[in-house]
Amino acid sequence: MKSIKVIVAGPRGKMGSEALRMIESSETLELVACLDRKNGGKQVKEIEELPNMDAMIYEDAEQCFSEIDADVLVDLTTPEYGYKHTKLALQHNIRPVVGTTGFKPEQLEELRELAESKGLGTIIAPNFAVGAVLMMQFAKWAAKYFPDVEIIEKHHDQKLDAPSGTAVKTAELIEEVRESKQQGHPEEKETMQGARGANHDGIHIHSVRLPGLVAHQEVMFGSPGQSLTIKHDSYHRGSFMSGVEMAVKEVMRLDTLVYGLENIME
Ligand SMILES: NC(=O)c1ccc[n+]([C@@H]2O[C@H](COP(=O)([O-])OP(=O)(O)OC[C@H]3O[C@@H](n4cnc5c(N)ncnc54)[C@H](O)[C@@H]3O)[C@@H](O)[C@H]2O)c1
Ligand SMILES: O=C(O)C1=N[C@H](C(=O)O)CCC1
Repeated sequence: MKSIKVIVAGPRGKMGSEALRMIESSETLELVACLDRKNGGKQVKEIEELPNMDAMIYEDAEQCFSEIDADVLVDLTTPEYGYKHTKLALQHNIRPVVGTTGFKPEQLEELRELAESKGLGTIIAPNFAVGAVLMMQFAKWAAKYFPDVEIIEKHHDQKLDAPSGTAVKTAELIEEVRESKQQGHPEEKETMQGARGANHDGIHIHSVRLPGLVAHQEVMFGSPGQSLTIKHDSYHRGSFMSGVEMAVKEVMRLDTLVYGLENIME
């Protein structure tokens, strides 16, 4: 029975359109509305590239969340609007499941406090692909034994944020088990700005953007005489959808914010 009522923000996007198809075939999730930048007042089924579904499209988030009886907001938009939608959804007692990446640490903290004060489940997951979550967990484990590590993330060239949410989350997980360390030669100098990538607690993160890519990451560890590379590839956005469905179901059981799908995986 379709028992969880869902609003999707960003329905015409690469992830949002995939999420609509997932909801259409789900036995539990029901699409009750969409939040888009255009097509306000139309039904989803009137939009050529979208599935044949009966759900109203809204352009105004406040109006959408006030008029629609929904359990969960799935946000797959941009860092700026993803944050605004998540905050507004919580204020309207709608539980957010957020795939949108690029939130600042202070925004995450503010949303955590709001979710807690409302007692509402919230899931913010930089990567919904189960393989990517395992890759991050394996990297955290490996970092205990290999403190020298660099992250290379590769995405399609339409991506707005760099480094990726997955790379940031990977570095944060590694930071939990690795003593703070600046890597490379203490006197190393970039003769071209950015050559060593971004730096999170001494972990260098390199972002590649190319057409044809979807979402890929390698975590490279090195120690004298050996290296270890942990790698994950998403070749299709369908790879994220079982994670989105799992998150929508699990967020109904939570009363606080969790950051990362690993928190709801057994
Ligand atoms: N967590 C994950 O597993 C995962 C996987 C892929 C992408 N992402 C993230 O999801 C987000 C979307 O990615 P994408 O590849 O689908 O991007 P996209 O550009 O294809 O889609 C974004 C959509 O959001 C819409 N949008 C922008 N502002 C809006 C607003 N104010 N109201 C409603 N809709 C609005 C755009 O019109 C667009 O259709 C990005 O932040 C990306 O990093 C996360
Ligand atoms: O396509 C994107 O954009 C993706 N973003 C996420 C990130 O920033 O880590 C996850 C994978 C795809």
